[in-house]
Formats: sequence, C-alpha cells, structure tokens
Amino acid sequence: MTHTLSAATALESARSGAPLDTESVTALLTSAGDDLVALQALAAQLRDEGLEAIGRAGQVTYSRKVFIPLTRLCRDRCHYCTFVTIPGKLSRAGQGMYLELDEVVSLARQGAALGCKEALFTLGDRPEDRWPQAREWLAERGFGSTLEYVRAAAVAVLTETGLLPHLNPGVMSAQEMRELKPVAPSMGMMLETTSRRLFTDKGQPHYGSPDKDPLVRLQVLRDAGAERVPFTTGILVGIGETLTERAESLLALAEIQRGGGHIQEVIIQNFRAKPDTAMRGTPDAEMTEFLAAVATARVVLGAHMRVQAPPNLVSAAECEALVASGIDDWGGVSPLTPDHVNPERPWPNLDVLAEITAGCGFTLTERLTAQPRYLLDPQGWIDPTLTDHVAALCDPKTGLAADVKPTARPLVGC
Ligand SMILES: O=c1nc2n(C[C@H](O)[C@H](O)[C@H](O)CO)c3cc(O)ccc3cc-2c(=O)[nH]1
Ligand SMILES: C[C@H]1O[C@@H](n2cnc3c(N)ncnc32)[C@H](O)[C@@H]1O
Ligand code: MET
Ligand code: SF4
Repeated sequence: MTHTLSAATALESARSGAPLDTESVTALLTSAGDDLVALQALAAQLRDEGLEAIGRAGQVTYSRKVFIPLTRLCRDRCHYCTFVTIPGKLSRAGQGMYLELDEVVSLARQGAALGCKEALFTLGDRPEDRWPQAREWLAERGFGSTLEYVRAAAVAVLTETGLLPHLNPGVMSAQEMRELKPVAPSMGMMLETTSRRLFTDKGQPHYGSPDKDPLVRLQVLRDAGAERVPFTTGILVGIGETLTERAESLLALAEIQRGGGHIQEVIIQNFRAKPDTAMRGTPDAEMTEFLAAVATARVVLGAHMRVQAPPNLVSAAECEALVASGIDDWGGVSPLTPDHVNPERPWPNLDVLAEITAGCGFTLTERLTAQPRYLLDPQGWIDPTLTDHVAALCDPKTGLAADVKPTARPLVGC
C-alpha cells in the first residue's frame, strides 16, 4: 500500500513552519471541507502577516491597465488557447499581422484618459519562426524579430503616453531581457506547470509548443533573476497536471524565488475551457481544487510573496473565496480593453471590484506594474532610463500608484 499523507497532517506540519516536501504539498492540494477551511485560515493569516510587515495591512491591490495584443500569431499550439490565430484568418478579417505602432499608442492614450498606468503587452511567441507573413510584416518596417518590435512599441507607449509597459511575450533569452529591461519596469511569463509529460506526450495540451517545455520555462525564470528583472509568473490550474505535478510546480517557484528574489508576484490562474480550442471538452478547473491550490500557494510561497488571482475568471462569490484563500492582488484589470486571453470573461467594473474587496474586509488599492518593493528600492531592478516615467506615477511613500493620469514624456538614452 502506498503511504499517503492526510491533508490534516500536512497542515499540522505547515503550521509548525517545517519545510514542506512534495508529499506534504500534494496533501495540502487535496484539502476539501473542514480541511480546506483550516488551510484557508492559515493562508489568510500568512497573507495578513506579510501585508502588516510592509505597512499595507488590509490592502488588496490591482493594476489599472490596457491590454495590448501586439500579435496573436504564435509558433506554439497550446490546446487551451483561444488567443492564438493564423495569418489567413487575420487577412480574411481585414486585420494586420501585428498592431501598428499608431494603433498601440491609440489604445494606450485612451487608457491614460481613464487613469490606466500599465500597458500590458501580451502576444504569441516568436511567430516569425513559423509564419513568413509575420517575417515580412516585420521586415517591411525594419524589424528583425517580434521582440525587437515589442521594444519599439514599448518606447512609443512610454514617450507618447507615459504608461508603464509590462511585457508578457512568452519565452525570452537573457540577452533579450537585457535589451527590454530599459523599456519596461516589469515582465512576466507563466511557468504554467513543471509537468514535462504535458509537453512530450501526443494529445497533451503543450504537445507541439516548444516554448512550453518546462525546462525552457524554468531557465527563463532563472535568467530573469540573474538579469534582475521584477518578474511575474504563475501556474495554470486544471490543464491535466496531477496534484503531485501541481505541488512540484509551486515548490519550483519557491526555489526560484530563493535564488533570485525577483518573483514579484505569483499568479494562480484557473483554466477556463474555450469553445474554439482543442480543450473545449475539458471541464473548467474545479473550484474546491482551485481554492486549495491558491491557499497552498500562499503556504508554500510564504507571507512575503504577492499572490494574485484574476477576478474575471470566477464569480463574485468566488472572488470572496479567493481573498479568504490568501490572495493579496487581483492583477491587471482594465476599464477599457477585454482580457484577450479569456475574451468571454469581462472584467468586473472597478467600483464593483472595490465593493467585493470591501465585503472581504479589504481596501482595493491601485499599484503600478512593478510591485512597490522594487520601485522603492530600484537599484539594480529598474533601469535608470525609466526613472522619470516611474516617478511620475508612483507615490514615493508607498511605492503604489499616485492619483494622477500618465502623460507623454521623453525617454532619455533610448
Ligand atoms: O488580462 C490578463 N492579464 C494577464 N497578465 C497581466 C497581469 O494581470 C498584470 O498585468 C501583471 O500583474 C502586471 O501588473 C499576465 C501577466 C504576466 O506577467 C503573465 C501572465 C499573465 C496572464 C494574464 C491573463 O491571462 N490575462
Ligand atoms: C497569458 C496566460 O493565460 C493563460 N491562459 C491561456 N489560455 C487560458 C485558458 N483557456 N484559461 C485560463 N488561462 C489561460 C496561460 O497561463 C498564459 O500563459
Ligand atoms: C497569450 S499567452 C501569453 C504569452 C505567451 N504566448 C505565453 O504563452 O507565455
Ligand atoms: S498560450 Fe501563448 S504560447 Fe500558447 S498558443 Fe497561446 S499565445 Fe501561443
């Protein structure tokens, strides 16, 4: 008979502060009923201690953002993804292969008028490796790669609108991150999962997606630490990973954070099936399991990690359960643009989100793309090129968002 630890026993050792191994984390992930309530209580207590320690007791943060889908072309084929498309479809719809710079600036400018301070660049991975149309589009405008174009678009947003870019373009090399660091205070890439099986085995969600090899993604996360880039990462819950694999993923993120101190927040995102994808028949992540994953992430990552879950992928009542499970951040929320990755899930109105957050006993508080600890002690973390842009939007006492609207501002030395 295999020895399996009970959730209650694992929780006891978590409470005692003992280091958690894969077996105990897996056991925590199975928590349901009274065990889940007890796990949530520990997670919430840790979150509260962490916020108290930085003088931010009672605050749940969000970033007011515009979503800029720079390109939906991609060399990968993730089975859960509705964002990805192909050149033929774009042409038939009369759309370009990429957004033009003036389209990017126009989105950012409309966002600035609504008080948005973040320009979230989310795009497909290296489409030029797969699609000649992407290569041609870039070449016609003098760009050799998508990431070169990302840089130019970030510069345009900074200089013409003052919004701060957060870059989420998938896999980047250390050299690419170094080139992008002067144009973005923060970047991110979801680990998704450490399960290699989901990448190597035919029929699994990451089969045929070279950028979803967990060995490649773990290297990106370590490189981001060496490059001292404030970095957002996380896991996608419910894409076919086992509980043990989910536990291993959380432990891997904790280890990466110990190595680099650069993981500014960890997103725990629930899979939501989309009708036009290969995984349309896979059930959405189950809510009890998802809440256990959020609370376990808090316990594994500790009081001082910022733990984020998006508010648009669950109901209002479930948002309250997320707060009860130890999150302290809703991530980027937009009053203007849809979540192009989950287009069927509109953002809650910001007043409604403030009410939901208040109902949990917390104050909804606006932050910038990079978490306060990096903005308040920018040495090595925030490139000096960005100093004026950050200073214009940042409250110098808290490192959170100031009550201002971004404005055009020259970028010196770029
Ligand atoms: O609207 C979304 N924002 C996503 N964001 C943005 C996030 O909500 C915020 O913009 C960041 O917390 C920075 O403030 C991501 C950022 C990353 O670095 C990595 C992954 C994601 C995933 C999403 C997503 O699926 N949808
Ligand atoms: C931008 C991030 O969005 C997440 N992502 C992609 N597709 C889905 C989906 N169907 N449901 C939930 N999250 C998704 C991935 O984790 C990706 O890295
Ligand atoms: C739309 S998915 C987000 C960006 C990137 N393609 C990734 O999967 O990491
Ligand atoms: S999730 Fe990202 S990498 Fe995967 S297909 Fe979609 S855009 Fe490409």
